[in-house]
Amino acid sequence: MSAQRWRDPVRVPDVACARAARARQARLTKPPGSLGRLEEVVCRLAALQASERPRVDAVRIVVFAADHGVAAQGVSAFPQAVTAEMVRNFARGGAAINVLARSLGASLEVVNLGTVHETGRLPGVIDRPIGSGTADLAREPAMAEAQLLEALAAGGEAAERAGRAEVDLLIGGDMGIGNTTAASAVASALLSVPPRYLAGPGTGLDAAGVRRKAAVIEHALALHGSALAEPLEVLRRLGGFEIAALVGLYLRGAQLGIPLLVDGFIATTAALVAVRVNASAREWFIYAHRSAEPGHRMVLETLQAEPLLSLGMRLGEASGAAVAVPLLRLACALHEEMATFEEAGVSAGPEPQP
Ligand SMILES: O=C(O)c1ccc[n+]([C@@H]2O[C@H](COP(=O)([O-])O)[C@@H](O)[C@H]2O)c1
Ligand SMILES: Cc1cc2nc[nH]c2cc1C
Repeated sequence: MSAQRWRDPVRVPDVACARAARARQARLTKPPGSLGRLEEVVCRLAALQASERPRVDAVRIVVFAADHGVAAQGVSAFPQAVTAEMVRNFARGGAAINVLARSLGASLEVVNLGTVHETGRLPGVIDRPIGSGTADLAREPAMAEAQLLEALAAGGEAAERAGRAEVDLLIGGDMGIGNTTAASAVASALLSVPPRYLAGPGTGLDAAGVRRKAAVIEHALALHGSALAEPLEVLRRLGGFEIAALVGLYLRGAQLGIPLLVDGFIATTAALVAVRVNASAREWFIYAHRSAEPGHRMVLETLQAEPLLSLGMRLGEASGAAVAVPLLRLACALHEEMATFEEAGVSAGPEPQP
């Protein structure tokens, strides 16, 4: 498999800008550290944007949609037709991510990588067909090698479009009935953790449904066995087109030096694959939220990631990341606009302790 380009070095964040941003934070009229994670995240953005005064004005959201053969195993609370129906909903502007993108003034791209049910040509949807959904990962590899490379490339192309648009922040999202099964299988293989610790309700399975889903993944892991030794092979056998596209988006985004805000369980599993393929990519990820999907906790822990928000969201579509954008904007506004001790004539430095 010719995957070398994904291992090419990523851009090196600018530590001097992070240092300058930290020094500015220390001069702002507040006790040092009192803005907590907001200080930390703005200093990271400073390094990633190579600017002492980072901003989150131009935001690009890309939602990758695709179907999953494993849906045939009854692993979702919803029918497979919903993937194509939601692509139509995205095109009409009625999905959660449409509302969030409009509210944020963010540009939204929807990339359809292949659904079982036809959508026809839809305005505002980029058709990048790789197949009519993946094969059933519980019976055979989800993707052929060529399909994996195409899906990675589709994500890379989206990062390149974002780079040309000079966005300040790039967000990837997913839509695909059955994709929590695929993501749980990928995470299970990469973490060497039994599926019962990672599989969750997804769109709303009950406890018996979650047990069946874990058993399907268990069966898949046994079937693919020792072939699951390498991260891109894990992705090919157990992943999905949209998960692979997210991996491509993240790796190309990191190579181009675009700050990446990571969404929920599926997106974070893609980030984990990206880090296993190219370790330095991790520097480009900011984690937006902790999904209610139970497997997310373990994937975040493995990445030593502490997300900004925990709102019990489990929608996908990049929605959790979109909700975190105002927080990043506020962090940048505080950094930019607060007066320094010197400017405001406020006494700096702690009182000597008795
Ligand atoms: O992002 C998450 O954390 C998340 C958690 C649960 C479900 N989802 C979304 O729900 C769909 C997959 O759920 P399921 O039950 O069909 O595997 C897919 O479209 C995901 O975007 C997303
Ligand atoms: C309605 C619906 C919307 C979604 N958006 C992302 N995943 C989804 C799953 C369902 C079922």
